Amino acid sequence: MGFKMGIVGLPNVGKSTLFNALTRTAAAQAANFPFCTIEPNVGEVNVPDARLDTLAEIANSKQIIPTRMTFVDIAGLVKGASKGEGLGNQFLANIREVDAIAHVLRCFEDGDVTHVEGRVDPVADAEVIETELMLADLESIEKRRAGLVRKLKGNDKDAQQQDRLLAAAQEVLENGQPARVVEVDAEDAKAWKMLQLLTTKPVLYVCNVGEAEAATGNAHSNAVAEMAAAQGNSHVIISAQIEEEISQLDEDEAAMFLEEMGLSEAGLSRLIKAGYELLHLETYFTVGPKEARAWTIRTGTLAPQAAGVIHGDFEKGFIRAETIAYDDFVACNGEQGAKEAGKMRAEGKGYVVKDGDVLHFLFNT
Ligand SMILES: Nc1ncnc2c1ncn2[C@@H]1O[C@H](COP(=O)(O)OP(=O)(O)OP(=O)(O)O)[C@@H](O)[C@H]1O
Ligand SMILES: [Mg+2]
Repeated sequence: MGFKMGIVGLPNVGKSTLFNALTRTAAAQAANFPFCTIEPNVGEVNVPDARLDTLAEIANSKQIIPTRMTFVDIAGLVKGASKGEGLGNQFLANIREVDAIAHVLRCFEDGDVTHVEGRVDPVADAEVIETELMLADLESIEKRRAGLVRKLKGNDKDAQQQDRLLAAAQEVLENGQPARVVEVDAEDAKAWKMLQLLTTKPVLYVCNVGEAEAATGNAHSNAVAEMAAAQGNSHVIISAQIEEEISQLDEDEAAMFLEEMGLSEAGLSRLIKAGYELLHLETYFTVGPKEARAWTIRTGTLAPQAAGVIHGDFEKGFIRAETIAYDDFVACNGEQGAKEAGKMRAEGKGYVVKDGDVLHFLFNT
């Protein structure tokens, strides 16, 4: 499946520092000058989920395999990017390919780190980026609508649908609003998504605060929180620099460090979980003596399609899913206990898988 979050923001706000911390690699160079990231860097991260460890312990599983999510470190965007300024359009194309945007905002004061606009104002920064994305959308809409003219004359149904959706997006964008405010019917949902408009991607604001403010936030992150709430978007508070330091420690050291900083959980875990929620993703589990494993599905996925995440044959030959809710699995101390307590259900093709379900698929090949 591979759900992708793009890390987006102005130059030098801490995107690569965050990406490095996330992927624990030095693949993305972090350095104190604008535009040090030229190619987008792609990294896979484990999605932290304490339930998986609990299941593995109960079932005595030899191996624990978390589910994963992809992050892409995208080069800094500047004012005028939609017109080719800075590193320009190429990076807008990178954003087109992601499922959601983690928008990093500089909320730390540090005279040694250059800010491209010469001041720390995350709300204004967010507007600069959003404006560029809106301009880029407008431009691509105009091009696409011009390209549809001939097909429209030929009464092509798909072209009519596309043009109608593009026109709706154009209208809100021309009024200075992102395309995500357009309300789309269920029957248009697929075509709408295929348009890949930048301002329809869900946004998570990442407030990158100074080391001392990681637990509390600061005035800048408060301002972002207010803006995000007004937009119906979410935000997380993180110090990318601390996260990078933590990512180099072993597990025990990291736990001690977090406690000293007054943090209950690494910021990265919070970020990954928030991204997972933003994408409307859920987790189901397969559990046995060999391995306990987490799998990602979209909210509302039916059992056969959930099986298809493991293997196409599971979906094609799907018969039923033996299902135990996570809480029942734990309360009954495993599969055998759940069976005896009558907590294992046989679910068919129409079953909507629930977050935390422990599943065992039966299928024909
Ligand atoms: N929370 C923080 N507090 C202080 N300094 C930070 C923090 N986060 C990042 N920095 C510093 O800011 C500088 C820029 O970071 P980084 O290279 O990650 O930015 P970037 O957004 O990837 O830039 P570019 O768009 O040029 O690729 C680095 O020197 C980094 O150490
Ligand atoms: Mg960078």
